[in-house]
Order: sequence, then structure tokens, then C-alpha cells
Amino acid sequence: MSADSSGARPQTPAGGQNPPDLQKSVGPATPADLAARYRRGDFLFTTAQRALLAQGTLRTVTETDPRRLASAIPGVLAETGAPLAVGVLPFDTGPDTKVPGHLVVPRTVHRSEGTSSRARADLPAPARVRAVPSPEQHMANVCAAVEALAARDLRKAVLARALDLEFDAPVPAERVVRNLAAGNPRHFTYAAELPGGRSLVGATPELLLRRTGRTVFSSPHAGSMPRSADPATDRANGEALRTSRKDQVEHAVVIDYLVEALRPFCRTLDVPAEPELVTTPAIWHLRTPITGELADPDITALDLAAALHPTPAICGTPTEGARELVQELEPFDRDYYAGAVGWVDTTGDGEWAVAIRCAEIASTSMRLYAGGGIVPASDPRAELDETTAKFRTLLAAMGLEDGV
Ligand SMILES: C=C(O[C@H]1C=CC=C(C(=O)O)[C@@H]1O)C(=O)O
Repeated sequence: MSADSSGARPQTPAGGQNPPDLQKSVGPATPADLAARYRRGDFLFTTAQRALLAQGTLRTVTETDPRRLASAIPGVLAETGAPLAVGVLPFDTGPDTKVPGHLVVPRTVHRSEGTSSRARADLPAPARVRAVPSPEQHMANVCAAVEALAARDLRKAVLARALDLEFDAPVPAERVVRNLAAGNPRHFTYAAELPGGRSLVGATPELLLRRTGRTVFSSPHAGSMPRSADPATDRANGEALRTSRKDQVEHAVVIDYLVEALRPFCRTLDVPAEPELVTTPAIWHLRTPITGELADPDITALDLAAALHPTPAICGTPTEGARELVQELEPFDRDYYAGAVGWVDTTGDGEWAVAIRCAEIASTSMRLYAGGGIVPASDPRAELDETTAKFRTLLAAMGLEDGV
């Protein structure tokens, strides 16, 4: 584990310093105002109703074992006198991972509630776009995954592809984030710093978990169909998803896993018998809202995130075999795509969202990611189309449409 401090201000309130500010923004500061105040290096987690903007760094804590990371954070918060820590877990939290969970104890925290919307900002067009792998290769990977499911006795694996965008000037991350928040008001727009000065930005519909006191809530999403600009086609796509046997199987694998993973922590667990049909601006999904009552109130939101991640919504089942298959077939490291992003406070409350519908921004380039669950009945062309539709969350925020 490494814990670095940065900045001039001393670290411990025990030394007579003031604890970091918990600024509850009231009055004119709406969630959209906080999204507009985001600058690269900050952490943002917002819907149209609620926003958390964390700025500055009192302490950075990095650790490849998410359970050790989770157990270190209460001590770090107590030492620094800070109200909360924010950050990201990578996709790969397995024993051989080289990618650490990356948490920051911020210097200042702004929170805001209320409804808000904001106009979109213009963005420059990319100079170059490259699909990694090519669409044809992604379809070949889907076929290989379907064969491997049978050969290796796996129920599901989630395969992703990427789009690399290169620009002639630094990517204006602030405007991408503002547009994501404006375009996805019901979902979680997030931005977090990554090691090496990169940023992860996205707008995800999927909450891995929220802990509020003894209540834990999870809203797994699995099973997808593209939205359509034509209302009749759009309705038909939703209906096709609701009745799709293949998508019900894909969804059930995730719910089975989550129920099994949550049960040891919960006195009660409420799991609806059927998934519900929900939408993002780009995609129809199946989702099942799960609510539980924690048996042990000392289990923090980050402990739970470390225990639940990676779910079969972004990895597969069984976890180890699916992760191996993903690493064999995908021609890139996922890093923080399909990880978790969120916050945990001194009471143990917090929210961790599944880091999908996202891009990693370097200086003048960005990599967009989109994946889909592969089960024995998956069709390569439909899986390609699904990832194309999932890219739309980010492409729409960039002012770009399909065809890039
Ligand atoms: C892996 C992604 O989506 C997951 C979440 C919801 C639905 C999914 C699906 O239907 O395949 C995926 O499991 C992604 O957007 O990159």
C-alpha cells in the first residue's frame, strides 16, 4: 500500500490544524453548477438531483488488494480529519493485478441537492478515430467467447472493445463532463483522477451499491437493446428485450451472483422476482433493484464494493475463468473501465457505481470503452451493434454520432 500526502497543509487535525472543509453548497449552487465547476484533477459524482465535487488532495492511497484498501481508509480518514475519500477501483482486482485501487482524501468537498439542467458545450472534432479491435475482429472474438463458454464451462463473459480518439489539442475534459451531466440527468456522471495524470469520465446507469446506515441498495443492469430515434422501432426494441430469453439468462447470472455475494452481509434481502425495463438515452436495459439490511453496521460501502466487484455485469461467471477469457480475447488492458467509482465517508456510508459508458482521457487523446455480456445464445452482429449503441453515451457528449 502506498499513502502519499501532497500539498502544503499539514495532515492531522491532532496537530492543531483545521479538518478539511465539508462545504454543503446551498442557494445558487445546483448539481449543474458543481458539474460546471469541475476541473481536471477534481472528483465529480453527480445526477441532476445530487452532486458531490471533491477538490484538492490531502492524501492519496493506492493498493492493488481492494479489501486491504477498504480496511485502510477509516484510519486514513481519522488521521486526516477528512469527512470522506473518493476514487476508483480497477476492473482487475485479482491476485496478479498490477493496477491499483486509487483513492484520494480531498481537501474540499462540495455537495449540492436540487434539480438542474444546463446547456451543452461545443467540443472540437477528433483528428483521428480508430476501433480497437476492428468491428470484424470484435465479432470474431464474440464467436471465440461463445465457443470458450462451452469448452470451459462458463455461464457468461463480458467482452469489450474500444474507440481511440486523437485530437490536435488537449481534450477539454471539463466540457465532456458537463455534456455528460446535461445529457444523462437520471444517471451517475463521474470524473476521477487516475494514476499518471489521466482522467476517467463517464455516465453510468448502474449502481454497484449505495450504503445508507444499515441499508444497502444495488441496481444491477444486464441485458441491453439499442434505443431508436423512431418511436415505433424504439418501443419494439424495448419489448424485444423484455421478452428475450437470451437477455433474461444474461441478467439472471448477475442477480444470482449478487444475491450470493450480499447474503453473508445482510440480515434481510429484498430481490424482486422479475427484472424491470429501464432506459438510458442510448440503451434499453433490464435491471433488478436489490435492497438489504446489513447485519454488521461496521461494514463500509467500500468494504462492500471490494466484496461485490467484479460482478458478472462486467466480467462474467465464474469470475476467475471469465476474467481469464476476457484478458485472452481483448487486445487491451481495461485499467479502470468496468471498475468501480465512488466515495465512502467516516460513517461508512457511500456510493460506488460501475465504471461503464466511459472514456479514459490522456492529454490529446481519449479511449472510449463499451462491452456486452456474452452467453451461449449471443449473436456476433447483435453484440457489435450493442457496443456501438453503448459508445453513444460518450459520443453524444462529444457532439459526435455513429460512424466515427
Ligand atoms: C459492460 C457494459 O455494460 C454492462 C451493463 C449493462 C448491460 C450490459 C449488457 O447487456 O451486456 C453489460 O453487462 C458496458 O456498457 O460497457
